[in-house]
Amino acid sequence: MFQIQRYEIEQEPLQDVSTASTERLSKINERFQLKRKRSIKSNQTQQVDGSQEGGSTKKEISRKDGSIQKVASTEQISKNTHGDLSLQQQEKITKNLPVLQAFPTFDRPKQTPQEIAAVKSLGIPDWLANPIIVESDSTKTIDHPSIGLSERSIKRCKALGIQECFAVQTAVIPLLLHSRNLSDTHKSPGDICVSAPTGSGKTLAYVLPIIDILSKRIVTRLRVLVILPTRDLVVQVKETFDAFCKGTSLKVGMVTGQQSFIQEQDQIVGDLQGHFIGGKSKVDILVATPGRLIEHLSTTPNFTLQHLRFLIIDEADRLLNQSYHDWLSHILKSTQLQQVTVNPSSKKSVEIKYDSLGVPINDTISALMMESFLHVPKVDISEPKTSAIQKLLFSATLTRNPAKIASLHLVNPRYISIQSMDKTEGEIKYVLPSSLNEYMIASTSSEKPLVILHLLHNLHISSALFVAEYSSDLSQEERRSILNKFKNGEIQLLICSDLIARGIDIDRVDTVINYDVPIYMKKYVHRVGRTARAGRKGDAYSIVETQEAGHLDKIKNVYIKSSKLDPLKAIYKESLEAFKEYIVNRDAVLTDYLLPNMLLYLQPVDTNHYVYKN
Ligand SMILES: Nc1ncnc2c1ncn2[C@@H]1O[C@H](COP(=O)(O)OP(=O)(O)OP(=O)(O)O)[C@@H](O)[C@H]1O
Repeated sequence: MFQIQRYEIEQEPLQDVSTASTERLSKINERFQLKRKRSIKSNQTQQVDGSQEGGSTKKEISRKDGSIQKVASTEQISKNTHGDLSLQQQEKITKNLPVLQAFPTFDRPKQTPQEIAAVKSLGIPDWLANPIIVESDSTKTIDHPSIGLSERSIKRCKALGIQECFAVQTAVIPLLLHSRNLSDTHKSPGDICVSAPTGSGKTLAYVLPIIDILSKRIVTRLRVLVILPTRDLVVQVKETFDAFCKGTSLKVGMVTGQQSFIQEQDQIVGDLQGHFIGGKSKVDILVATPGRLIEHLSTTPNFTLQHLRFLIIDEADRLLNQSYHDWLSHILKSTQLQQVTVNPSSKKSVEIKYDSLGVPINDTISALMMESFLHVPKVDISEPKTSAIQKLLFSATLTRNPAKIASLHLVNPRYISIQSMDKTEGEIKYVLPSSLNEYMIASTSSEKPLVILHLLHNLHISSALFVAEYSSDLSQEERRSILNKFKNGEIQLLICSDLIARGIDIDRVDTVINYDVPIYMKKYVHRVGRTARAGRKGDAYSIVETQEAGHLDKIKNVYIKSSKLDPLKAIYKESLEAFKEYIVNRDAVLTDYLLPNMLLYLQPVDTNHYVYKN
């Protein structure tokens, strides 16, 4: 299932590269490595849960996407001569390799029974320790009766080319559809945590059932809140809702800070002047980043979460690492119903109406109003007031940190894992898409740019994400335009940071290149998960300086003759000279911009390229 393929370049000194340039480059690289090591150290200090989480929250928030380069279709040199080696040749290569250690460990460290017991005593609940395992090949046709989607949704799916439900959808859609109707304002059917590989279809697993459940509503109220860590993801999920809501009267909004605050207020609430006891909403579904949502909760008149039925936390592990204004507890607090004092004489009776299936349709009134203002059957008010909300958590790499899980105040939770847990207790594996091929290229740091150049010439890449651990500042608008250009093929190579490497769904990405391998496996999973989505094929290349010896037995060696690199050395030399000039002229700290700029100079002269940066 998981295989890393070694893509090795014969070690040979680059004698024709100017010594001065090489020295300069080495120094920059040293600084970059030093910075990286410091970052590893600080991450390790901050890591508390043993979940291989990478990157401190502060660090990730402050980053924006990296530079972008457009590479016009370069003259494609014929595909390189990958080929299996004889056992003897492989052994020879293996022996000559240095002892390496840069690739992240795929498995979490094995725990002894004592360690497992100790972790359990810290509070990992049974439901989290024992997930409901669903095989990744458990697919069903979209109109299968056990899925239970409405005729309208089935038609819409088919119109959009969706014929069958992926495993995560097969598991989650019926759970949501069969356990919920909108009128039930007092009982949660139980919260659901879902862990499924990247690109496995988690978004539709909640979008489809929620649209079916909500389409019975009469009055527009904010009933669904989807929280995502970045603006780009908010836009993506909003677009998915819009596409599948077609044919219903449901309204979807988003708040991200992309528009002015007033514009957002107008779109989600409208009436800011009057005071409405049950709040006001122009949308049924709101997709939001946590920061902007908190701002609206604090300042937008009549904006309320009192009517909320579903709280969806997508990319949950990353969001739970963000502590911006204590967003989670703020949201949970806002969903609680506060008893209001109402003059009993003003109470009036309400006629409960039912739809054709016998489901009460008085869902338009919040539980607060039902209890306080109208003559409705008495309910158990001693129940926790947040229980009417069903929380749904989704991630490819769900946290097992007891403290973070506890902060969600989950009610009767279930944990669905799409083949992500080894049967052996305490040994958890992240699952990568089965259609993903992984390659590893051993290289010294000074030769990395040369390796990249070689890859660009030889891989016939039509769309590649080039992920490196640094960033550049781009405005949201620039980012959006770049992403769109990448989506429609105007840009073939996107150099980016980890910000984009999460959740973004671009179906045409056929290759991901890790310039540096991330320190933590979790990050690696999300990065390479930008390709091989929805069952399509994809390749991930990681350039490593060193490689753990213990990994070698799993790695398929691929050998490239050094003569394949020779034609590139002249360009490399030229590039280094040009780059040297660039460094001198800029007189800047360039570690963050090193790679994009190097690539700019590494392009053959006749190519069309753009570098987007400040
Ligand atoms: N049943 C299906 N049939 C065909 N395509 C599907 C189906 N479900 C989802 N897809 C497509 O698969 C792609 C990946 O889906 P999605 O973005 O939901 O993945 P994900 O599991 O959320 O990944 P990540 O963890 O990386 O965010 C999307 O382009 C989506 O339209």
